[in-house]
Amino acid sequence: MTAAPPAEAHAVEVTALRRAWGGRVVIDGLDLSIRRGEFVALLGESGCGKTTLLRAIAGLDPVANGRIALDTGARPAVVFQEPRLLPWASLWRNVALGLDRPDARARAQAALAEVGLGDRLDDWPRRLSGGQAQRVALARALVQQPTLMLLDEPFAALDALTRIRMHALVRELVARHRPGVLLVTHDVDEALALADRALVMRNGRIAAGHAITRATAALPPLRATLLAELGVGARADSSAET
Ligand SMILES: Nc1ncnc2c1ncn2[C@@H]1O[C@H](COP(=O)(O)OP(=O)(O)OP(=O)(O)O)[C@@H](O)[C@H]1O
Repeated sequence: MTAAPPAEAHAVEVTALRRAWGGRVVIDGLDLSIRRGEFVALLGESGCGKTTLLRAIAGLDPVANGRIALDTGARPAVVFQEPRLLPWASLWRNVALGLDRPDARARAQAALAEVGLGDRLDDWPRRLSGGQAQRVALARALVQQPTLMLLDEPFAALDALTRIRMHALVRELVARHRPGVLLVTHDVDEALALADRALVMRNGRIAAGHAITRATAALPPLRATLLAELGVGARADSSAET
């Protein structure tokens, strides 16, 4: 697909973003930037505003305050927890949705091949396993050749083995196409397995950020730090006493 862009290009820059629901401020002056080719995981306790942020960047909700600058102006590709496939459309048509061009089928086939479903073009969503359906959702995102991919807990509903396979696939796809990635996840280990940087969201902002190296010795202390920042370390300690 597209050639790798210069490493310094920003996939998205979010500046002073603010978002309230019914008078309750959920995002409060948040700044965030993601470079192309950079994989960023966003952690934070339930209800802290991760999905609200992702939907704002995706352009799914209007933004009244702050600025969201996408490098090409193109809409990011989004993958949700559920695959959201159209049941009445074949797999290739699901993937090609929104591609208004004569080679749509060929492009959908190439994207399906990349997720290991190149021989299932004319098959139907109802005949897929959960993992396969999520692969189609990934193909639907890839076919847009996005410079930014937004992943909202895309592996949370999968069994552990399928999740590990999907991790390997996503790492491979991101390494090949080098979009910027924002992954919302509850799973610290998933963040450590996939991302270059882990961010913790709290009180409507990015409260902490950590670069992730794959050096084996660095991962356990970073895992402990992230759990403590998420307030889980303290709870785990106190429950261990009971
Ligand atoms: N459409 C909506 N209308 C009103 N309030 C909303 C709406 N969407 C989200 N909220 C509120 O905004 C806050 C943040 O929600 P959000 O879904 O962004 O959190 P989250 O960090 O993604 O949570 P989780 O990890 O549980 O998915 C919550 O208090 C939620 O109730």
